[in-house]
Amino acid sequence: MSSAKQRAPIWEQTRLRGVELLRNPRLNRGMAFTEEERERLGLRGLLPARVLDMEAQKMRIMENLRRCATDLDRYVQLISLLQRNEALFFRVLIDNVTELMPYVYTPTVGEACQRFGHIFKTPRGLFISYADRGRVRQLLDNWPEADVSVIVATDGERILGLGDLGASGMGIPIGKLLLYVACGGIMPEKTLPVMLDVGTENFEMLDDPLYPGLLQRRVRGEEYDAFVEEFVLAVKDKWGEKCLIQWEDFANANAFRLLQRFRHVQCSFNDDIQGTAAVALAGLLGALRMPRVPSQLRQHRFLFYGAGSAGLGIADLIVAYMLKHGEAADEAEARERCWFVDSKGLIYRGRALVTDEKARYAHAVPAERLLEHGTAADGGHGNVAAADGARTTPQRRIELEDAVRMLRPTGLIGVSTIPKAFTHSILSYMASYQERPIVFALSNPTSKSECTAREAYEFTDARAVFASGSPFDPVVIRAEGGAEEQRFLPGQANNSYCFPGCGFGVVMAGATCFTDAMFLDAANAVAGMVQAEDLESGRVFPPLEKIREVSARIAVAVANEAHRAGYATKSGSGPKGTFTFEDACQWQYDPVYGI
Ligand SMILES: NC(=O)C1=CN([C@@H]2O[C@H](COP(=O)(O)OP(=O)(O)OC[C@H]3O[C@@H](n4cnc5c(N)ncnc54)[C@H](OP(=O)(O)O)[C@@H]3O)[C@@H](O)[C@H]2O)C=CC1
Ligand SMILES: CC(=O)C(=O)O
Ligand SMILES: [Mg+2]
Repeated sequence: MSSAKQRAPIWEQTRLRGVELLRNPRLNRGMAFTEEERERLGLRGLLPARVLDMEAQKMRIMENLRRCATDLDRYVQLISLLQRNEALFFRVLIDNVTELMPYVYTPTVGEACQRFGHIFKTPRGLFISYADRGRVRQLLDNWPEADVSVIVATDGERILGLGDLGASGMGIPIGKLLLYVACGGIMPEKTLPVMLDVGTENFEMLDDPLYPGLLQRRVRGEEYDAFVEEFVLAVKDKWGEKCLIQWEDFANANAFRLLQRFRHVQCSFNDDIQGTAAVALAGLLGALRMPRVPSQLRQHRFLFYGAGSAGLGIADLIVAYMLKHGEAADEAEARERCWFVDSKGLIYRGRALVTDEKARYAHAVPAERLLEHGTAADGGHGNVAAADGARTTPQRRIELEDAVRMLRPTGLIGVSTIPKAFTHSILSYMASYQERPIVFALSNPTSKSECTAREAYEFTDARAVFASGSPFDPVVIRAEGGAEEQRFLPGQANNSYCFPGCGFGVVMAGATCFTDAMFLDAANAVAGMVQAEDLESGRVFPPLEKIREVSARIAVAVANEAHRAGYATKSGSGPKGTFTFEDACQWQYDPVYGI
């Protein structure tokens, strides 16, 4: 996070003058144009006489935002600021990140996506629809920026926990890339949001006269894969293999396959699988430093509620960490620490309807325990494989609460999209055998959270180590029999802590591949920034105010891993070309701006 990257003064950047300049969001400075600039750029008379510096304009923006009646109104105001004065937008966002992130990101961005066709006039980014197949490369040429470094692409099928929103899901790539700039320090013009519009199964959207996407049901199968491949190859051809593609909010059935298929074709990663894993592991590493929490992962048993992209990604990184740090003899032993409940109940060895991805975490459960806890999923008349795989017994369905009672996990990780699933009964039971139960309710947006921060603390007698995907306000609570009230600052376990720094790191190194090892390093970098005072306040993450420093540290770690593994095409200023903190030169709002 050394000296800030900056652009040349406006008059060197453009030949635009007068009204045209004021209408260009990248160059417009509104009332901050100085007397000299107004003279030189033909702006006299087009602006009120007073010159207002950025601080004054920032104050005006914040005043207006705070006066808005709803969060969606705040979102709309912020996006319209972005569309008229980019430098001021990012300055406002960077300087007020804790207050404003919930509007440009989760939870409000979820609502913005649901209302996308109704609120957007000229959305940022490229809409590449299935109707454009065969000419995707030409569409990329329509994008006005010559040099793109980071693309966030979605097909809108699993937008947060809100399901299939089709082309309206474009709010997510837009929001993620705003964080790449504000939190990571990537230059705005190097970012590109992409909607791969292949239709939607959301009939409400299809019936909405303002729905902006293709009016058809989703393309699937080989046609779908060929379309995504055409996109990847077009990106490679136009911007090279180092142009990072972040896959975002794809349905589980596509997410793992696309990641594997393209990760060695183009520098790319899946944020929901890998970015989420890094942030959750960072939070767990923070939790291990809390008083009265067993300090090694191998002393824990994690029960995941939800076995999709996020859950399996987190478990895989826990396993990778344990193996790297000698906490398990082999993968099987490490995987035993992670158990899963999906929409069909607990995943155990021999259970039906378990995909290959999930099967890696299907552990043996003695048949008598299944009989004790489960209900016959088929009314008791089934004839499927037994838990020990040897005999045939009726298939048992084990619900979350029974799984908790059976396994007595030390940590419960919610990635299910099912609100209120972490009930009083479940959490108070965990607090009965575990001094400090770890409770991560990671589903987004807030309406989908498995429990609120207050519930987590209240139901565990203020002993939970809590984090959530969407932000919660501080909670003030008195433990039973406690003399004083305690104030907890719940941490936000959201991949937004990681992806901006991760992306910045691969761009800094010019990496040609994004490896799993880089996510381990990213997790360590975040965990390394957690201070004793954060832990004392109940937060297992550094405060959001430090996000740019967190991102810079992640970036250095990721770039150095790229260097070590031979994927870096650039060198840093450290010994043997390694990267240092000074190399992490982040973009700032334009320092030329203002007086
Ligand atoms: N905090 C963060 O940074 C992140 C949070 N998330 C959030 O996590 C949630 C899940 O995301 P993701 O993993 O990508 O989604 P997926 O669709 O890949 O997975 C969802 C999982 O939840 C399970 N599930 C659905 N309904 C139930 C139910 N009634 N009972 C038990 N399990 C159920 C599904 O079961 P089945 O497999 O049987 O269908 C599936 O395993 C979303 O809300 C998302 O916003 C995601 C990424 C990052
Ligand atoms: C945060 C995020 O990526 C999600 O909820 O999908
Ligand atoms: Mg996501």
